[in-house]
This record gives sequence, C-alpha cells and structure tokens, in this order.
Amino acid sequence: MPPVLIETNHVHKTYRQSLLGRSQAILSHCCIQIYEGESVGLMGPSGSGKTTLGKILAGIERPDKGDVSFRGNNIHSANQEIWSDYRRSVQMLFQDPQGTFHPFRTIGQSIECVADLLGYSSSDYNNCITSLCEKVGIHPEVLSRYPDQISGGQAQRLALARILLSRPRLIILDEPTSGLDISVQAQILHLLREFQNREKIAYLLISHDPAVVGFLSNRQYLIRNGIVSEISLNTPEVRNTTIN
Ligand SMILES: Nc1ncnc2c1ncn2[C@@H]1O[C@H](COP(=O)(O)OP(=O)(O)OP(=O)(O)O)[C@@H](O)[C@H]1O
Repeated sequence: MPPVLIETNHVHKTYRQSLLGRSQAILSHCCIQIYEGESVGLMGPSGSGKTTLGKILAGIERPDKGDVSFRGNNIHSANQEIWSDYRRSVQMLFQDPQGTFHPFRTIGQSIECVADLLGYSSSDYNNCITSLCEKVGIHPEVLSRYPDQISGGQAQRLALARILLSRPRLIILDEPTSGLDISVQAQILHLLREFQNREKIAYLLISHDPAVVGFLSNRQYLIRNGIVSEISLNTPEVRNTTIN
C-alpha cells in the first residue's frame, strides 16, 4: 500500500445561510484518506459539499473543526516550508477553466505569470511550456489567444498545463467535463486517465456521474447529509443512479 498523501481528520464545516439565518452543517466528522498516486472519486447530490471538501483539501477553505494532514503534517499548524510544499503539491482544476484565465491577457501571458511566481527562469519556462503543451495535446500557437478565443476543451487542457507547472502530487478535479459536449468530454477523460497512469499523480475526481467516476477512479466516496462514506460503485443503489 502506498503512503497516505493527504487526509482529513474529523473535519467539520458550517456555512451561515445569511446574516441572520441559521447555520447549515455541510461536513460533519469527515475523515477521508488519499494515498500517493491513487485516483479517488467523490460523488454526492448537488449542494452536498463536494466542492467545499475539495477546497478544504486544497487549502482554499478552512474547516471550522478538525484538520487536514499532508504527508503526515497538519497543514493548519505547518511552518512556511511545509505549507509552501503543500500548496504547490495540491492543485485544483475548476469547473469553469475559461474564467480562471485573465480576460485581457493572452493564455500564454497568464500561464507565464504563474511560472514567474513559481520561480521559473525564462529559459526554463520556454523549455517546459512546449513539452507541457505536447502533454495536454495543445498546439503552442493557442497560447497567443485570449480566453474568449478558445473552446471549453482547450481551456480545460490549458488549465491542466498551468497546474502541471507546479509539479503537483494531487489534482482535485471539480466536474472537469461539465459543460463540454460529449466527444470533448471523452477526449478530456482519456487525457486525464492516460496522464494519471503515466505520471502517478493522485486525483480526487468530483462528479455526479457514476460512469465518469468509474472510468477515472479506483475508489469512491459519497457525501450525503454532511456524512462522507466510502462506497462501492457496484452496489445497485449507486450503479442505477445519476446523483444530482
Ligand atoms: N462561501 C459560501 N458561503 C455560504 N454558503 C456556501 C458557500 N460555499 C458553498 N456554500 C453552500 O454550501 C453548500 C455546499 O456547496 P458545494 O459547492 O460544496 O456543493 P457541491 O456538492 O459541490 O454542489 P454542486 O454539485 O452543485 O457543485 C451549498 O448549499 C452552497 O450553497
């Protein structure tokens, strides 16, 4: 069994619905583990807290109670060195990648900004971006376009290339094919699967669709009413439902 890469320990998260409104518990005593290099699915009805859990694992949201450990270190009490390694190693690919590129910069300029922040020299970046484009199946010419000049599938590939600059160990894929038409969905899912097989990067795949989750993950969790449990896709309850 490979070592645990990241885990949540009795994580609890509540959102207040409005200034005077009641609080709603989204996650309660959530304990999950993701091992190095494995691909895990996360399913659940709409609004059940899948993205919230993804953001907590990525360090974008903080739990109210409980903690997250990355390679055995509690990230909420980590020193700067561990925190930086964790933030670089755990990346999230969002549902609407087009919206994550700066609207008035070319895609290449947006990606280069991230490379600057990561400390790439311009020659390292130039060497790296060509091979990243090849890995995600994008012609480098597309880098000179603006976000409104690329398709949804191209945006997803380019967002993945940008993430790969930081050499992640876990990518949280939040509905990575929603909004794409069927043939592009299949291309992106095959790209993600080939990539995972080759590079052994761990995935947390968030999806409503058992077929997508079954295609891309070996182990699955389900969130319902704030409770996260490990499930098998082979149970009739899950097999026969699209959870939405
Ligand atoms: N920042 C926030 N402030 C208040 N409520 C929030 C916030 N973020 C999410 N929520 C609420 O928390 C609940 C869970 O949201 P979340 O986006 O995690 O669900 P989800 O399972 O990913 O949903 P979907 O499948 O529809 O994307 C929802 O009721 C949502 O409205």
